[in-house]
Amino acid sequence: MIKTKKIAFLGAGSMAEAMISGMIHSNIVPAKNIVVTNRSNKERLLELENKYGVQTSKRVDLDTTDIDVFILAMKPKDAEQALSSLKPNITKDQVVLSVLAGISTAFMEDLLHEEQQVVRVMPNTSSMIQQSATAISPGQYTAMDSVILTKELLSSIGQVYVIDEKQMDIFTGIAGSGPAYFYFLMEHIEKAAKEEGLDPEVARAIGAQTIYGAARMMMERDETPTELRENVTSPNGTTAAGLKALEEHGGGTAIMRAVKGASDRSKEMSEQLEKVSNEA
Ligand SMILES: NC(=O)C1=CN([C@@H]2O[C@H](COP(=O)(O)OP(=O)(O)OC[C@H]3O[C@@H](n4cnc5c(N)ncnc54)[C@H](OP(=O)(O)O)[C@@H]3O)[C@@H](O)[C@H]2O)C=CC1
Ligand SMILES: O=C(O)[C@@H]1CCC=N1
Repeated sequence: MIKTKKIAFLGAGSMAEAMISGMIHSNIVPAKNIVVTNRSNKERLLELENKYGVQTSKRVDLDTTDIDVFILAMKPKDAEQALSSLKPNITKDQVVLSVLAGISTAFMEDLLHEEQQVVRVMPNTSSMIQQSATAISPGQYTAMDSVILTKELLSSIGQVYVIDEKQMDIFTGIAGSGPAYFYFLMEHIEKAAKEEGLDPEVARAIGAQTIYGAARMMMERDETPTELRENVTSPNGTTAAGLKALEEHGGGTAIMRAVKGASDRSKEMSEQLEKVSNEA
């Protein structure tokens, strides 16, 4: 079903590119069925065209009539203008997905047609290699067929979870922003390795394999993270020393605060946008 659908990206930045890459490499969505748009950056469109074989156009030149799924991928501050200018060019039956942090389905519905089909989506940049953890929350008028279509489309970039929209903030804190925490962790592993004279490339390979191995253990084994951690930790051994240093430097609290901080910011962004649109 998905092979025949036409997909339009409104936004050609890093998140759009990660999704396009995943979709195309999955062979689920043919490149010729994807059109990518932005407002003005022609070089960027050319770059995506050359790299992925997709079609591109300036947003104002997009022919919206035969598009099945729109994917909004601009910054949240540009959402209101993007939705308002999309409304006259679409019908309520076309499906509008948004990957924008903090933009609720209600906000989209307000700016589009009555009973517009919308889906709020939170992917992450691991879409690039089809390893995203992606959440979707359909709007109140979105037909089951469209939810199924959305799931099928986004399964091309990784795992898809249908969640209650109330959980979108915490999902964003864990999975949308999450890759950055692991990159930050890696930056510090590399720093420590360098101080001990280890080649940064070797450190990167070792660090990445270790994170990957631990992730797979959590996916494939039944033990809890606590049990898995305890299995690594010998009494008075090296891991105990490492974990003690982590705790002494607030490692656990820092991780919780990071997830909570991103989640709170997602909520705050929604509230700010709601306030602005209520005042308008
Ligand atoms: N980066 C990430 O890891 C994740 C990002 N997101 C969400 O993805 C969205 C995009 O993020 P990111 O890719 O990093 O942002 P970028 O700034 O890299 O890209 C934004 C793009 O939107 C285009 N744009 C702006 N307004 C419009 C419009 N009205 N119509 C068409 N295109 C438009 C810009 O080009 P031009 O100025 O030429 O129009 C640009 O190509 C954000 O809302 C973010 O919350 C969600 C999950 C993860
Ligand atoms: O930083 C952001 O706001 C976006 C949303 C999730 C990841 N990046």
